[in-house]
Amino acid sequence: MSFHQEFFTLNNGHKIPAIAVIGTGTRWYKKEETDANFSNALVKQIEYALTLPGVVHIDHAEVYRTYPELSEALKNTKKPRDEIFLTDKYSVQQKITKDPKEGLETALKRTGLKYVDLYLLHSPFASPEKNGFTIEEAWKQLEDLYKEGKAKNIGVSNFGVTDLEKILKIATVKPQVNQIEFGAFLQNQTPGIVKFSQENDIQLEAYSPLSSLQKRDESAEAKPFYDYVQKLAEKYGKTEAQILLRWVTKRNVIPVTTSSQPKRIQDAQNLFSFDLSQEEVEKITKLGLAHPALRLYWTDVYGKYDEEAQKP
Ligand SMILES: NC(=O)C1=CN([C@@H]2O[C@H](COP(=O)(O)OP(=O)(O)OC[C@H]3O[C@@H](n4cnc5c(N)ncnc54)[C@H](OP(=O)(O)O)[C@@H]3O)[C@@H](O)[C@H]2O)C=CC1
Repeated sequence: MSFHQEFFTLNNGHKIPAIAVIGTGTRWYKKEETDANFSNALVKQIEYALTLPGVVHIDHAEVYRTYPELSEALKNTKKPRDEIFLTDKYSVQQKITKDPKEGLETALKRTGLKYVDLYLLHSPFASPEKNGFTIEEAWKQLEDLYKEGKAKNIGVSNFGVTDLEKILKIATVKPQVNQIEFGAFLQNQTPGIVKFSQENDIQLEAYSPLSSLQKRDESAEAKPFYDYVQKLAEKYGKTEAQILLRWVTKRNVIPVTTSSQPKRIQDAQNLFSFDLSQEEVEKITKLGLAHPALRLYWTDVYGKYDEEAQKP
């Protein structure tokens, strides 16, 4: 079978695979790391992803407590380092390591890698009282890690417009990426964030791109959306998940997905074997926007934006 992969170009000229096929958060997330909760299933799933053709994009974070599994899979793979794109995130919200520098040093030590491909501040919620640093100081540490070559690209996650403005004011290296929750039923995590990030050449990544399938809405109001996705799935001989992930990429956003099923990981890596027309993309956007916001993460801080989240 012929294999075709797509990449986006970041604002520093570097290429990034246009989909991350295995995130180690959500279904694999652990509250604490112990020998007893080591997940062989996760190791197998990462190892499987690493047998797929092309550059395999893995999404990791220190707060997921999955370094043991990630390290084991990286140790066992035959995939060359330059065909692995690894993202890691510093947990601002919950202190695990002292600061981003210590966070990344720990990540490199635990994985045995010399660099990560992308290092993100997991959230904007830093304060001197809680963290011992401001979000601007945290960003300066990421810039140092970038200049040292320990992170090939740097960025943020769950940042709203005002958070990004703070960083842009002091940055000598602009964030390359903002990873936010984004899907047909949540098209703006915070007001105006998609437009702002795209206008400022900050690549968006979408986590929970399949929330509409994870929490399928059986109501009559939602039927036109699901019927249309199903119709496109039949037209292209693809799964509904592939249609929705491809839609995300057509919005110039990188979907970050995961699965416990090898076939679904393979389907995600093979996403670029078909294309959606502009008209189809716009119709999914429109039908998705007609649905009330479906927000899975950071609801305590961002739930107040639910109404604005479903504005184009
Ligand atoms: N920066 C942040 O704050 C956050 C980052 N993330 C990152 O994003 C990654 C992905 O997030 P996640 O919400 O899991 O992404 P998705 O929306 O892609 O959901 C993946 C889940 O959907 C299920 N699924 C796949 N296809 C279907 C289908 N056709 N019908 C029903 N269910 C389906 C899978 O289940 P199955 O296993 O059965 O295939 C899997 O558990 C995380 O692992 C993490 O790395 C996530 C949350 C927050």
